[in-house]
Amino acid sequence: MMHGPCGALNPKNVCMQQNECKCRYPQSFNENTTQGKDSYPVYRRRDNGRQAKVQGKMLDNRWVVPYNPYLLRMFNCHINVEVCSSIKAVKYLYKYIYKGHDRASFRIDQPDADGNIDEIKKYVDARWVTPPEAMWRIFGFPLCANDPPVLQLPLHLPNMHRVAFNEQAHLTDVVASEKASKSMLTEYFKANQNHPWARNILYKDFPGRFTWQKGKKYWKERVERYQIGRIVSANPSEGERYYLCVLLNHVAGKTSYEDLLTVDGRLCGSFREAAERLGLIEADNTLDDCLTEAEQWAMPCSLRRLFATILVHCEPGDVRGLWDRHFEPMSDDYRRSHTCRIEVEQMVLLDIRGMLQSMGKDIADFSLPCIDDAFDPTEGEAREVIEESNVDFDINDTKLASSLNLEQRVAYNEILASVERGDGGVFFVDGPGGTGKTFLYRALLAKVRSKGNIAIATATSGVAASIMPGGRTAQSRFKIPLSCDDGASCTFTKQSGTAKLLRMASLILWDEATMTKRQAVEALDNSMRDIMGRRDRPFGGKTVVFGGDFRQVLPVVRRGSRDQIIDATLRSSHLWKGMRQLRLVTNMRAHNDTWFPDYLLRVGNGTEEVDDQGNIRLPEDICVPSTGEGDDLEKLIDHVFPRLDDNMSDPNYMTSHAILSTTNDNVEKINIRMVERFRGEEVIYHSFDSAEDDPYGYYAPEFLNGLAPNGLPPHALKLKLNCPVILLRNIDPANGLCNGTRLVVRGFERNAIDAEIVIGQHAGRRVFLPRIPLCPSDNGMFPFKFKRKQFPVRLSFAMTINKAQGQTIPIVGVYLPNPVFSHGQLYVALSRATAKRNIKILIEKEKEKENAKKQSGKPKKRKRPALSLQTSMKNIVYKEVLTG
Ligand SMILES: Nc1ncnc2c1ncn2[C@@H]1O[C@H](COP(=O)(O)OP(=O)(O)OP(=O)(O)O)[C@@H](O)[C@H]1O
Repeated sequence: MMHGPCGALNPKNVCMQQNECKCRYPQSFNENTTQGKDSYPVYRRRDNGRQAKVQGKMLDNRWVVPYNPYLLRMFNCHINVEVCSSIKAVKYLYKYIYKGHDRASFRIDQPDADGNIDEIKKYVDARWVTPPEAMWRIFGFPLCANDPPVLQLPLHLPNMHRVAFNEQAHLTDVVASEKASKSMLTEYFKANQNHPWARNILYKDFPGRFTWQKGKKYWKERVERYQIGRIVSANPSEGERYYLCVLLNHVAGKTSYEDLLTVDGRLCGSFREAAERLGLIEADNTLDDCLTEAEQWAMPCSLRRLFATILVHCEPGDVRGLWDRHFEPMSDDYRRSHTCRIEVEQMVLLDIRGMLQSMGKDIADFSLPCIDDAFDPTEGEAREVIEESNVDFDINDTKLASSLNLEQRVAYNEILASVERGDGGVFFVDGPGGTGKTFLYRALLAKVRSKGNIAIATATSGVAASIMPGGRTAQSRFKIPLSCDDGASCTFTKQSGTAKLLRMASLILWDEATMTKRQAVEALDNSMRDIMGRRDRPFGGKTVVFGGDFRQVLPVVRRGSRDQIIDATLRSSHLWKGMRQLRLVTNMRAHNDTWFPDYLLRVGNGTEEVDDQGNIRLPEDICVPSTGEGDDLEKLIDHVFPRLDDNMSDPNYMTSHAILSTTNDNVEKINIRMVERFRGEEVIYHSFDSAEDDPYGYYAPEFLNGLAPNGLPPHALKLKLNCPVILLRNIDPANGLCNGTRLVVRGFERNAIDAEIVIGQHAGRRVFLPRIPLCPSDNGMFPFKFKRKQFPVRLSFAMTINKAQGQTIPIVGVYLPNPVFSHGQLYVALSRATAKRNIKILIEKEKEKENAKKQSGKPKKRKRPALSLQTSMKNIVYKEVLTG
């Protein structure tokens, strides 16, 4: 990073203007860095006699361009850096981003003697730099300043690599020479032949374990340092070369091109075919195949549901074709009882219409045969009403009323009295985790429904909704707009089925209302006043029961300040004052252990004593000792999943044990370790990723594959039979498939996953899941529209604390390598367990190595790290939301 040379050393340099360097080189020597007036800092440039030869001239420290070795190593290209410390510099930085196209100094090369300009060289020399964060994601770990630069790995079809030769050499000799036949890629294959241990290393990761011997052209086992490799990128328009790239990015251990082309013992005719057979690229007929595969196992009713799911979520191009090809298996059951084809077709269509309606879609929007009203048994009754009237109530739930505790009974009686009077009432059941709110709701729902009346059960999250009989997410049931501002209304019309259902309802329940933004509740209030024609009464005079616990996680306000989060809570709503508070205080979850519930409450209320660092102390007997090393986590896993081997096929075991952590990264780390421990053959489903608004393919597939946004499944989804997964989208909420539903994998097809719902009222139901296109919920996350086609599930041995809200997890582990970062997180994590003895927490000790480094400036010889018990942890509580 040396400027020039310019000035007297090279008066023709591009920076020269009126005999002066416009960049002011050479700069002057300085002993210290100082802040220049309205400029970047004047950096320290020591006059230490050090010089370097640049373009034949000796340059010293005055010519050094401010640089950052870390960035240079990472991008392997020229990058200027400046310290932005003055206001002007910061302003300039902002202006820079917005001012549009940047300018560059350039020189037009003279053509050579034959008039040629080397365009290829120019193209190769000028390449765009991907933003650092994206590069970081590609590499997955930071580079160090003294790491060697990224090694570009050639990508070529057989016998199509570049060969360098001397101008005087005879071409026939060149071609015949053994050396010319070798490239990094061919020798990678050979290294795999010679070193079986290396066969799990991908081509791109090879430089991490081998060094390329340029002269003799072979890969030699690496003895020191680490190097990053990057396969030269290929665009889908390049055909076979692109598919070769896809294969090399996903398949390790191949010993030749032929081996790479062999899938399941069969030699494929092209790299495309091999990639397709391995499920690495999307085939043209995946949706057809998905249905055909499911047809082997699924009942006709499940097939119809899968068909409806595909229509709603998978953007099929040829709906009518799909219908025609799969009508027979979808209608098997009806064909057995009815002989008239038209009648059978109508029955299937009506069934699918119902499913589509409950997923919020109209069958008329799809090119399917028309429905003849003569066959419609519902006589035009709204689907929502039929569905809700058909919700079965569990007879056992009617008995719950007799075992309510005192506080629950008071709440139960007051709410039922309001339902019976029919004159409305708005309640808030306020109870810390485990005080039996859900228990109370079940009793209420059973009571109202057993009398033939409609009770609508909703919750903010899908998981909490799936625990209640007939539960739906509030968002889908009330058609609340996704982004809801002050004064908003729900999106249903006065004449809609939803409006009719709400008018008919005797009781409306909304659990976890503390997790929703107040605007959503206000939108429901607005719409209810409207459809009931009673603007003066809250919720149009209906009995509405909200429930929740403000000690738990509050609504998510992206990048919101504390005040903004508080303002978004229900407590800040104008409706809050009119809500009758019903308090539950006795912890029924941990009723065998009285110390623990009291401790939990102190944590939740923020009244537990803190030390001088502001941390609270966790009970020693629930903390797992830590060494700061990787096997700490293994110990936590052993505590939480004892005798895993004997219980792998038991869904109860799978749902009653889980590890919680704060971030998706931590959760992913645990899930990967768990699936490795799990017995059975691993199946990997790769996603098909695209940047929707990128027609020129600027974003390389391997870059897109490396992205891991929140709420999206990973690119490589590793699963084993019987392992637990969690659904990431509301696929079919009315039938228990909502964001957060827990399932166990029961079978694999190439284009469908056979799974069983294991929690909530639909437990035991088998479902077929297709791959669906998914986009990150936060639109502003990337500067392009990212789309990932993948099965909408993630492993759920571990999950984030937020996802676990509302669930009882009998045996729970909490992994806290970093402190909690939002209100209520620690409280939610601790309060999932049924008793103190059923919870284990691992707070990781700071790594010994890093501490040593910090103290002495260089790493010390590694000693065996000592075990220690970490028991203090940050606890974030916004007290104003508990008392305000
Ligand atoms: N009156 C009761 N008699 C017996 N068991 C009860 C009673 N009330 C609640 N329980 C049990 O206590 C546990 C916790 O109850 P529940 O899940 O309803 O609490 P919650 O307040 O909804 O908790 P969270 O807010 O964490 O979701 C459950 O196992 C439930 O069956």
